[in-house]
Amino acid sequence: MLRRLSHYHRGTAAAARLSAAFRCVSTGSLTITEPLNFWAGQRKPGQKGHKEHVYEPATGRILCHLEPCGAAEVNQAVEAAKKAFINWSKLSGMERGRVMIEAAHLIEGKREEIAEMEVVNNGKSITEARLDVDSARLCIEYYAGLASTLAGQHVQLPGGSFAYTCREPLGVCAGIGAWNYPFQIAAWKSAPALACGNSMVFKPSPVTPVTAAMLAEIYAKAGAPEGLFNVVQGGQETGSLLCQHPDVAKVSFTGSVPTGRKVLKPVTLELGGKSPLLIFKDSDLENAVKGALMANFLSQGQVCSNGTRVFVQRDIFPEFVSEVVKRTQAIEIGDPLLESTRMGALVSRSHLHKVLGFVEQAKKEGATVLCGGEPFVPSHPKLRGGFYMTPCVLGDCRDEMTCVKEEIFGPVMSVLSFETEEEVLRRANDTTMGLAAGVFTRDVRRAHRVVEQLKAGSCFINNYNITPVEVPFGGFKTSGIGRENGQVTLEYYTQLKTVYVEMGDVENCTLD
Ligand SMILES: NC(=O)c1ccc[n+]([C@@H]2O[C@H](COP(=O)([O-])OP(=O)(O)OC[C@H]3O[C@@H](n4cnc5c(N)ncnc54)[C@H](O)[C@@H]3O)[C@@H](O)[C@H]2O)c1
Ligand SMILES: O=CCc1c[nH]cn1
Repeated sequence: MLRRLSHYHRGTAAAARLSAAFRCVSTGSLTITEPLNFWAGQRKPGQKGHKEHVYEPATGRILCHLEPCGAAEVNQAVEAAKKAFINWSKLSGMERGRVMIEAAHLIEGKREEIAEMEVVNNGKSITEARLDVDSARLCIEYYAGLASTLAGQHVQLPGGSFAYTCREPLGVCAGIGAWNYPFQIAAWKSAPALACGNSMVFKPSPVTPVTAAMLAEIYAKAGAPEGLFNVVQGGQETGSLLCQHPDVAKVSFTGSVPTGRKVLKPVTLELGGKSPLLIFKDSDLENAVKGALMANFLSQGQVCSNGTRVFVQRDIFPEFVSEVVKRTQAIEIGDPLLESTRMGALVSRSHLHKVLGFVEQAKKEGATVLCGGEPFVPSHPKLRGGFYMTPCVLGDCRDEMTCVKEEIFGPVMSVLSFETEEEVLRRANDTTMGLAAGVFTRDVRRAHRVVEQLKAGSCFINNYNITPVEVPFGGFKTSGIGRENGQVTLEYYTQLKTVYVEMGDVENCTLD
């Protein structure tokens, strides 16, 4: 059965039929021609005469063209969001929640279509892309439920007077996304913002512009007022115009530490990391190995919270490393739209070269490549131009090496051995970043003792890289400001108003 994809052209109907029974697209067959900007309820062109290539990472071919937004277009999107805010912010939480629940239902119905678009534009495997779409839907459902729970405090004062506080929306919020979870990031930012009564202008990464526009259409179809969720496409210039716009009240940014530093305003910053994973000798080895793979190779290693510094206690180091290397070598790399694929393509050619450059640098600094770290060319001719590499495990690493210090943002794990708990904690915390950390041990007291001392915003005990939307996610130190997900995020999209209510007469101390 082939479902209709209104805005997308398949290469040939036959090509699509060749793919899995429920598959709408096959790798290398899709061209997108619809505009990718969206405001005031419609897809819109960007600046006249400006076009940038957008690639399909699995094949290296051009998937579509992006028309970046300049000042005029950013203004129009912000104006649309300002209009939408007027009525949306006056709705009750229940009313807002209803629209959001409808959006979540629509996402459920389009799960496969959205996941396929994510694969075609990002290169990650279809298996992971489906989970990203589920996370987006769950996040919207979660905040739809919380919308009606927004409340303040009642403070009793002498003489029957009282004060109360209430949470008020901020206005037009800007969302800026990275390319590693394009649809999910758009949902993680818009869901709490809209639940609190704000409107949003979202700018995805120019590398992965496709699915944010789909989310905009979904919100519109769910009954959101025109202009509630808008998408402006472009890179640094567009992002900067949006963040600097005088009518934007708050920016929530996901991206790298250097870019995050340039964004000023009340912000939520979700930035990069170089997170440690500590494996003690009393760990369940099977789970620890699986955890290390989860911590390094999901989304081709392009996950901000990855535990790329894997510290293993010396007694189990050889056994652990040999098992990790064996399992890493068994990871199925290839066409991300195939069910059997576990590792797809990296997001772009330049990023692939950057990641391979880190492997070369590691070798120069004395690390040993235990497996992977090479460009990979799949056997199917259509995938030969794609951006693939073999997942890499680096041994003989030292704490001062570039591969251990810097975020690589690709499938490269560094393994390091340690002797004592005290030593590994010192080394784990010896970084300017602090997004996540993990510990594997069977000793529950050790687990909590270690986690208490780890300087990281999200800590995992006996698992890694799971992100339920009900719990907050975000970093310490340079890895960020604020949190995404969980109840606390409502505070980042509202401001607290205090109202003093006098129930008696005014006692005027300026008169006698
Ligand atoms: N902490 C998290 O939750 C999280 C999640 C995903 C990715 N990341 C991080 O994101 C990085 C990878 O993503 P990337 O390469 O897209 O990051 P990036 O910083 O290059 O770009 C992120 C976004 O910022 C925009 N941008 C660039 N300059 C700007 C400016 N001056 N003003 C406003 N916006 C601007 C980009 O166009 C893009 O949309 C990694 O460091 C990764 O760890 C963090
Ligand atoms: O890449 C970092 C973790 C994440 C997943 N979705 C959004 N952020």
